[in-house]
Amino acid sequence: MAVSVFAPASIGNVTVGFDVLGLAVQPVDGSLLGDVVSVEASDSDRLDVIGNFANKLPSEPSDNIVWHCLQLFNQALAEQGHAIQLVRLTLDKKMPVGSGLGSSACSVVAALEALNAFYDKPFSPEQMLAMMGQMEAQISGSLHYDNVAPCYFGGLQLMIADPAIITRTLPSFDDCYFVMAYPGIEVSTKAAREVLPNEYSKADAIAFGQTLSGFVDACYRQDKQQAFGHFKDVLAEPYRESLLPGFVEAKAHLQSAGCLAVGISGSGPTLFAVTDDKTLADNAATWLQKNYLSTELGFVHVCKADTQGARCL
Ligand SMILES: Nc1ncnc2c1ncn2[C@@H]1O[C@H](COP(=O)(O)OP(=O)(O)O)[C@@H](O)[C@H]1O
Ligand SMILES: N[C@@H](CCOP(=O)(O)O)C(=O)O
Repeated sequence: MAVSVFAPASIGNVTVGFDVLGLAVQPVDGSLLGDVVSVEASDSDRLDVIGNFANKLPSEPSDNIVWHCLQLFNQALAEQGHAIQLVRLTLDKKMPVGSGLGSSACSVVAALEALNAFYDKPFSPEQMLAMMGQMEAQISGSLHYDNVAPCYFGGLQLMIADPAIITRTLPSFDDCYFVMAYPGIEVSTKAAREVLPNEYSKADAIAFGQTLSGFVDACYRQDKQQAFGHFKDVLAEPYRESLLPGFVEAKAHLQSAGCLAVGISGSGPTLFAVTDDKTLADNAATWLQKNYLSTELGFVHVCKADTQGARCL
């Protein structure tokens, strides 16, 4: 019998936590913003790719990260002495690539979780997350869990330096709307990491620590004023803005319209705006649709935090 797993889009960094903070999101209209991977028994290992963004992926299935997930999973099974079955994987690629929505994380998480479900869960969530991180690192050139962790566990995730824990769930702002606008152009995560400096000033280090700790404290006290009143990224946004046509203007407009916060989702080009007012969220979505999208592939979704993470369909 086939097992299908959906893995949701996520906002990497959430502005104040470069590489250490991530939030899973789901559209309020109930549409599935994320990838789906199905696994079924077969007489040979194979990968089929379908979906709106299938043609944006490498044409060779063996270059698809989902294929690498299968190799890694089989290797882990073998190390634990499990019998390996031949499988047909189907990736429904609903997510644009190089979008800042954690597209590769969606494929990685959906693939590994579908395989784990197919085999009746031989691996613990901690073992699964470590494999997911390894796959994400392979594709983006560096180990960061801020997409795979929220995509897998759901909600707002804070990465912890302890490798035995990796991530902790923070209380999220569940009455907030996150308006996600993907303009329809590609920005590779690898390239957007290469524009960042290798070293930062003492002032930036202090500002980063203070902003992130203030945000975490505000999450526990559910204090939106504090969380979003000092919502500033000194590590990535200043260096990445120039990669995102219209971002600076859109941010200024949305802030003056009353949004609590505006930032780059992951490494962009998706922009996210935060508000707890549904009318303002809808107005922001309409404005972004008209003013931030630059190709017919672009889209805007009004989302809320997705607290479920990866799930069997
Ligand atoms: N299943 C997959 N999903 C997304 N990207 C994939 C997949 N398989 C291979 N890739 C490649 O991995 C790279 C992902 O780029 P990246 O900028 O990290 O995307 P994103 O930021 O959207 O996760 C692209 O070069 C893409 O062709
Ligand atoms: N912390 C990473 C997040 C990348 O997210 P993506 O959705 O753009 O892959 C970074 O900022 O580089």
